[in-house]
Amino acid sequence: MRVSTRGLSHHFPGAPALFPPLDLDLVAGQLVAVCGPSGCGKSTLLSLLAGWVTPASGRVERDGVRRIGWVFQSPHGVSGRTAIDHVVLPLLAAGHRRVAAESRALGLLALFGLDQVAGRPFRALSGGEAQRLMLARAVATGPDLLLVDEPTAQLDLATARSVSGTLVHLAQAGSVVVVATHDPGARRACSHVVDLAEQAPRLVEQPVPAVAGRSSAGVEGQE
Ligand SMILES: Nc1ncnc2c1ncn2[C@@H]1O[C@H](COP(=O)(O)OP(=O)(O)OP(=O)(O)O)[C@@H](O)[C@H]1O
Repeated sequence: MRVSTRGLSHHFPGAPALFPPLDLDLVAGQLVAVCGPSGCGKSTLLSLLAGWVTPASGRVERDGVRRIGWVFQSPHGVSGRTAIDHVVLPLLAAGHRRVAAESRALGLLALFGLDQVAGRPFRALSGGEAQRLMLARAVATGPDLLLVDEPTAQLDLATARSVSGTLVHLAQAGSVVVVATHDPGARRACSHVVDLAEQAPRLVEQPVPAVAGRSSAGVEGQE
């Protein structure tokens, strides 16, 4: 599985190009941080990779990508639905039986430290809980390409480390994971970095430190 860009750039009407043309080759197993100052186009690049925005110039090729997962910067859920419902529903929609879906959903909630709030309605979750729930939901159906906007912005240090660890495991299990982030800790956990503030941004490999994450159970072995 591979996501490639050639000469990819974008501008909104009447505005200059957000970043110089990008030639990127992202392959399964990579956890990629997209960095740069506010407004440089990190979220827009995620939308281009997903195919939600048509590029003003260049192209994106997704080879072997069947499922795309997305986690927005601000969590969006259904106010009256419980946390576990948010994970079970996409599993049911993907064809899982209810018992299997509930069991997998519980495993994922535990993975993200949400087992204690499984039965709580979305409106009663804290910002950090809601953000982690969105990750659990996005991971549930085993996306080949997972795009995550600021996954650690609302989290304390220990939880942010744990979430980064889970993203590492997800990439290692065979997904391409791309994270837009300002957080130096989240950036350090990534295997590669694209810094949009550079004159000629490119994919740079970096040494990956050991990350204290929760068990990868529930992330590996996706169908
Ligand atoms: N639909 C749109 N129409 C016009 N301008 C837009 C649109 N979406 C984003 N922009 C502008 O494009 C620029 C890049 O936005 P983007 O959200 O990609 O930046 P970012 O690097 O993710 O920012 P942040 O770190 O603050 O989240 C910003 O100036 C933003 O106002």
